[in-house]
Amino acid sequence: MIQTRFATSPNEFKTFDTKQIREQYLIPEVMKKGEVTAVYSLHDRMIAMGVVPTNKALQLPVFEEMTKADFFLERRELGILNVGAKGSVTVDGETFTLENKECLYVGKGKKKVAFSSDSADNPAEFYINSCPAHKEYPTVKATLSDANKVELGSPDNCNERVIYQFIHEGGIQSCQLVMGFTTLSKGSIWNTFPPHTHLRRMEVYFYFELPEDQIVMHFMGEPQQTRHLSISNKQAVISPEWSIHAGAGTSNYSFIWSMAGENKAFTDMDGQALNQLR
Ligand SMILES: O=C[C@H](O)[C@@H](O)CC(=O)C(=O)O
Ligand SMILES: [Zn+2]
Repeated sequence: MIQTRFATSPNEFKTFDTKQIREQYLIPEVMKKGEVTAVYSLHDRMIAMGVVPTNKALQLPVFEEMTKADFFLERRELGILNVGAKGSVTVDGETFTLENKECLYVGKGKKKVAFSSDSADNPAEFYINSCPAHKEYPTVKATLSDANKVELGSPDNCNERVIYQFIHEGGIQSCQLVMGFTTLSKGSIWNTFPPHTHLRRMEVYFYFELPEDQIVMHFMGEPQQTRHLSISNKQAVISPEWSIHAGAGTSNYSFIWSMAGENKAFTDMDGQALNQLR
C-alpha cells in the first residue's frame, strides 16, 4: 500500500489547523515490523518508505497504481539508509550488507530489490527515499567514512552538528536525489538554524536517535508564516519547496534529510535572517 499526499500551496497552508498540518505533512509511522510502508508526495514526486524485515526477506513493491511501471525502479532511483541493526539489500542478485547508518544508492533500471535482517529480534530498519530518474547510475554502497562531513553550528547557539552527505554532487551520483543525515552534539538541539528555503527542491526529514519520551518541535511554512508540529522518534515530515524545515528538540537527535527537484546543489539555499522570521 502506498499513501498519496497531494502537493500544497502556501495559501492553503496558512489556513490549516494542527490536525490538517499533521495529516498533510507528518508521516507518523515509517517503521513497521515485517512491513513496507510508503508515502508518495506530489511535491517533486518523492516517495518516503520504511522497510523492516524480520524472519523473511521483503521485496520492494511496484505500487502499480501510482507508477504505472512494471517494476519500481523502471523510471525511478532510490537511496537507502539503515537506522536499525545489521541487514542486507539484494539488487538483481548482488547482495550489499548495510550496518547502522550505512547507505546504498540503487539506480534506475534495477528490477529486483530485496531486504533482509540478520536478526529477526533486532531487525534492520531501512529508510528509503525515491524520486523520478531518467538515466542509470551505478549501485553504490557508502559507509560512514565515505560520507562527506560538514561541521556546522556551535554549542553557544545550541546547534553544533555534523552533516554526513552520501548522495550528493561530490559523492554518490544520482539523477535528482540528494541524501544524507545530520547528528546533533549532546546539548545541541536546533537543526537547520538559521533556517532556509529552496524553491528548487522539496525535502523530507526523518528524525531518529531521539529518546522515546522526547520530542522535536519542527518548524515549517513560509519564513514569515511559520507553524510547528511536534514530532517523535522515527517520524518523517514532508517539506514543500516554499517551506522552511528546521527543528528544536528536547534532547539531541539525528535526522535523515533527502531532497529532489530542479538541481542537486546542496548549498543552493535561501537563508533566512533570524529576526525576520514570523
Ligand atoms: O538543504 C539542506 C537540508 O535542509 C539539511 O541538510 C540541513 C541540515 O541538515 C542542517 O542544517 O542541520
Ligand atoms: Zn533544506
